[in-house]
Amino acid sequence: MAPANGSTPLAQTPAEKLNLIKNNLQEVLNPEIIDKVVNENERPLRIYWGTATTGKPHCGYFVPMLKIAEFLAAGCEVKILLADVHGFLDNLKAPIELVAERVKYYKFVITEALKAVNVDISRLVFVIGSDYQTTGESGARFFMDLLRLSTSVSGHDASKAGSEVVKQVDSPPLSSQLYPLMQALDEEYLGVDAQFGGVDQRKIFTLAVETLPRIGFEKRAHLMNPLIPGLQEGGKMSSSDPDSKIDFLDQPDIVRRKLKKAFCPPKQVEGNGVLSFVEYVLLPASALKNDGTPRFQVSRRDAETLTYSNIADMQKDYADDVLQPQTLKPAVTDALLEILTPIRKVFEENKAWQEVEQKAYPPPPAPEKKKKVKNLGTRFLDVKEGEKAAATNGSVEAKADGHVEGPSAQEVSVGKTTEEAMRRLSIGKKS
Ligand SMILES: N[C@@H](Cc1ccc(O)cc1)C(=O)O
Repeated sequence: MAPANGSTPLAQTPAEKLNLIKNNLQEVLNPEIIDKVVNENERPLRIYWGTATTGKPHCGYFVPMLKIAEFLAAGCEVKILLADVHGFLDNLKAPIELVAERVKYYKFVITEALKAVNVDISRLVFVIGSDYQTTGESGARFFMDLLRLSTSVSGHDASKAGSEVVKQVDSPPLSSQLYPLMQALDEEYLGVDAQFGGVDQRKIFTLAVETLPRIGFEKRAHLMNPLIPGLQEGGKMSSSDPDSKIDFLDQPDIVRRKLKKAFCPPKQVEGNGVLSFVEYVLLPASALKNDGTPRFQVSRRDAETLTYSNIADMQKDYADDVLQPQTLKPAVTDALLEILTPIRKVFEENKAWQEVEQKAYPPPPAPEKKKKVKNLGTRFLDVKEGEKAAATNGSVEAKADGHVEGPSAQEVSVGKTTEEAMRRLSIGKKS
């Protein structure tokens, strides 16, 4: 296969390009849209991948990034949407006051992570959602289109579409229904042929396919990568469980510790997050380095080094206990650290990025000393209940809700219930 680093001359045949575009995906909806553009060979295929700028991106993001590398190598035009508005539409996962800093953080970290896996980013375009969704003439058109779309989609269908992406709460804010509609409209406004995302986006993707034509827009193709298991037993890599994911900026000793603790039972290939990480990240990343040939090596103390060029051989050896967790884990750790070390180095040398990190993810304040609550009498019982909720929401609820990040200073002090969210939204509007 051609080197997938985007620097290859684009002399591939349409068949080769299509192969690369569809490689390692779980599902493609309306592939004929992609086939037509690539086979006609008159212009590049246009694809975008969107990410809501909420919690800190972690190493699970390498999965879409390596696919993006392949799209670029296949000559596609790729846009990365930093979906800032979506970041707060989803239950204020990104508080409105912090979202601009988070966009900057995402741009820094995604750029460096792509460079660390040898992706040529010169043909990659970053777009910030609010730049066209809420600003200027385009923002006015977007708003009208959103209203038009809202007349042709039921609230029920919009909620269902978002159910695997948007945080599910008892009394969901209206924003959770706007979220999928705006994601559908993004396809039109970004002028793409296809949207790429994880399979968790599937219901939003099918909503877009069904509803855009209702307001006179073309339906798009959709490319979906699988979600890889996290490092802990069961479940996907999630930002809410700090041990299930590795931050791009984790120190080497933390990376080592997390991998040591990772769920990786001998002979079990299914649901094995460590093996999946090799399949979807380390093998494709090695291919970008070695002229398109994937290679993963596992050194063993008392036997010769194992060298793999595909996941099937590795899975077989693992199932047969030839490749064992105690030799696999250190090999994965080394390969991952090789990728992460340059990212960390850039961070450590880049003052602007460090400042953005502090502003985007302010550390939680030191725990406050308990204040005596004045007894206001039973008449004020409700008020006191409210206070209690506000005091605990930042830490307790943030964990229980499967939320993406640890509480920021703001989140801790203002709380995160939906009611609270509503109140803050209306404050946001006035200012
Ligand atoms: N839904 C995506 C984010 C996204 C937002 C808007 C889009 O147009 C595309 C993607 C996520 O879960 O992160």
